[in-house]
Amino acid sequence: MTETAAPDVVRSAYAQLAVTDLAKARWFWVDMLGFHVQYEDADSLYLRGTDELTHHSLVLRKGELAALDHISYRVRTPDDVDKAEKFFTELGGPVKRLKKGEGTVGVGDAVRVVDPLGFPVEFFHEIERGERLIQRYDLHRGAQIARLDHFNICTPDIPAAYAHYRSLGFGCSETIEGDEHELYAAWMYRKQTVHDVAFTGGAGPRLHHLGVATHESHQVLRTADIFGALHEEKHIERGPGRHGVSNAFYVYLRDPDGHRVEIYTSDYYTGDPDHETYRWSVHDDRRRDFWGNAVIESWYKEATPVLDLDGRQQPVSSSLLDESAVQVGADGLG
Ligand SMILES: O=S(=O)(O)c1ccc(O)c(O)c1
Ligand SMILES: [Ca+2]
Ligand SMILES: [Fe+2]
Repeated sequence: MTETAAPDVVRSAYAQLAVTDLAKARWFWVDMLGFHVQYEDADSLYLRGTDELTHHSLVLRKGELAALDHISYRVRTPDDVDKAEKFFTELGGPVKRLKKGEGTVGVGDAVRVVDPLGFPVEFFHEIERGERLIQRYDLHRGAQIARLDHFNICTPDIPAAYAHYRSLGFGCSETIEGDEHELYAAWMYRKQTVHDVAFTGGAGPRLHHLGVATHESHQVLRTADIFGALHEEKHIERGPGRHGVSNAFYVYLRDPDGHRVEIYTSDYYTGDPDHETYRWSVHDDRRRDFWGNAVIESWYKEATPVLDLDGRQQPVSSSLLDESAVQVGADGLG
């Protein structure tokens, strides 16, 4: 625990992914999913959903290795960037302050760290605005993505991940627990919905998926139909379906580099100060798919490597608990 007060995190704000083929990535994320291009140059694309008023929620940049460059949280005030710098300096990991213009296009003063879980994370306040697209229905295309909703990260030690994000003031909306209350997964939030970040047990640090929100479940179904219609169904990994945890309607897709994205809609409000955590048993077949449909093994096992602040791939350590090994019908494994 640090003595310094935690920065006041508002929400999960954007992810920067390295992609090996920018044109193929553009086809997937812009043409198929309908992300709006806020800015692009020869090496990168800055994208946002139709509800997002800030410059971007996803940056795709050309890279040798398909990897997570960093995830990024918006903090409430410029002072919170200073607080984040002090908070993570006290934790002892790498910390890099970036002046406006030194980091991501559109973002002002920021701090990037490698957190105790091994993830590259940025905290910023200042970001440029974009045109209000909420009612530019003429520009709503493909999956009609509204906004980034959450990061899901693979980490071997879920209790450690839970403790770290609690120290950053995140609430916990739901968990998956064993018979002795061992923690298999947790969903944690700062904005008043189910999660800004969630943890999947597994070798880590790795990025499991980005969760992006649409307004309606028919847009989730339409996304699957569009990929099917174009004979691109190989990009559909899991679902459509109804989650137990979060109650959201979902489909998981893999982009041309294998980065996983979840199209997600209709979770619930968590904003009251005494909001209670809803706890699922790892033996409940409905927890991951409310209708008991099996979770394909790749969903548990495959994830995106992450980079350190110098762009080198972070080594991973294996998981302490393996949910997919639990004899649970819904997983259809074992
Ligand atoms: O599969 S789960 O119901 O546990 C689930 C719930 C919410 C999510 O965002 C998710 O990716 C997975
Ligand atoms: Ca498939
Ligand atoms: Fe998710």
